[in-house]
Amino acid sequence: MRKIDTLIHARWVVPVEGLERLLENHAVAIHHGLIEAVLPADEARSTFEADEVIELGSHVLLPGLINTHTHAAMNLMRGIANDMPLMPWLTEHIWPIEGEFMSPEFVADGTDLAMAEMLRCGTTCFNDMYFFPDVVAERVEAAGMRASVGMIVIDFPTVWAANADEYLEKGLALRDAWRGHERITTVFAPHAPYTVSDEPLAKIRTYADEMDLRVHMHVHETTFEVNDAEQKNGQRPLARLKDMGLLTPNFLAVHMTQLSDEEIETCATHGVHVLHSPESNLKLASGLCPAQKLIDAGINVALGTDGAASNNDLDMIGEMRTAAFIGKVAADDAAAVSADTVLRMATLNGAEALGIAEATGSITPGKAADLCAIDLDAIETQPMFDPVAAVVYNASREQVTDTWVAGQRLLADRRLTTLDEAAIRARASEWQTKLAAKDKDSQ
Ligand SMILES: CSC[C@H]1O[C@@H](n2cnc3c(O)ncnc32)[C@H](O)[C@@H]1O
Ligand SMILES: [Zn+2]
Repeated sequence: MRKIDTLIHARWVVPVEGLERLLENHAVAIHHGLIEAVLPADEARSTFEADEVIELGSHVLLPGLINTHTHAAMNLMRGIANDMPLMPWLTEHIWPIEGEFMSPEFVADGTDLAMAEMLRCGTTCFNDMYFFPDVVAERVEAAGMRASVGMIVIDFPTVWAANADEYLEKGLALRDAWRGHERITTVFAPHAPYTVSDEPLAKIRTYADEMDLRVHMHVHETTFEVNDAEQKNGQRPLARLKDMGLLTPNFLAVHMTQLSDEEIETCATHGVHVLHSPESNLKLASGLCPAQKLIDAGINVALGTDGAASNNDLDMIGEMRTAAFIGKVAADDAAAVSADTVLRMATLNGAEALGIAEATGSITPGKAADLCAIDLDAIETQPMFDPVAAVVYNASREQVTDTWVAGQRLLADRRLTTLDEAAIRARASEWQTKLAAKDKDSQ
């Protein structure tokens, strides 16, 4: 008998990568945070002696979900400005609030709230773009989650940095501080083509090439963005980014709702990853990202929620369903963006986009034990013919019972083990009072 830390028995296991699409009555063996083996339940019992044995008799075990685009601390602005398009939403509501309230405390409390919500829907890893990324990294470290933290750059001064050089300097210091961390990586995060000028973008390109780092950016989010750029610069934003040499396999383009066939081809040729955020695109009426067309062109498409101020949740299970439904309409084809495709977008494709697929994204021996368990015994998922279809088309995040990151059980039978739910709720309520006094529309 081999001694291991944990043995999880599940009615179904969906590894996402490998030969088997669906395994029934299997177990996942975990030792030192890594997946040691995935094997039939009986064989597992006779092979391993585990310190902890968990029986999930009516659950499906999936790789942890990867939210590839969010602004975690914006959870504190959930619901503050609704029913308006991107630019008025940003310039008349969100940026004024950020201008007044942004602080390390805001980011710490907002990130904790976001991580609590994410763990409760099976998310194990997120790609963040927000102020005080040093605080984000510290909160992630304390909570035990996995994250890719953005070295943000934007042309205007904020409480985080006064100018582009300071944003870059602070970003690079963050990278140095967290380099080699098992769960935390850093990526460049220039906000958008309309807020970052050529000079800092050229520096980012040089650094990203030299250090082989990802570049995470909102691109072609709305028709306004594209038309405005054409009018002001005589060029569409993607063409400018291409000319600047930014379109490489390190480039992560979020939104991408306005794309010509030629632009899709360019992205495919240059190995660009697309981070699809369908619910934010719908709520702000930004447009539809042609997900199936991108996939057919060979582009890696991953999934993200965007921040809770434009979604208004961080529910990756709901996001999968929306991505599947909207993907079918966009392609005018019910077979487009299938349940299996969308689950891959929410797991392995996310890991590939973030450059961490060697460590996570599928239930594969040797990878970290980043997992989530969903109980399919509920009325809402009965009868149950296919666990993958059930998760995508009719399960809800309330059915997520357990979430593990690197073998640590961060959600145990719906109880958060590293985050204090009551304290998080109390802090959110305090911020609500402060923010409501500023934003008249929210009262
Ligand atoms: C520089 S920190 C990130 C910055 O992005 C803003 N933001 C949030 N959601 C969106 C979106 O969908 N498009 C563009 N910008 C967005 C956020 O408020 C921060 O200021
Ligand atoms: Zn965003």
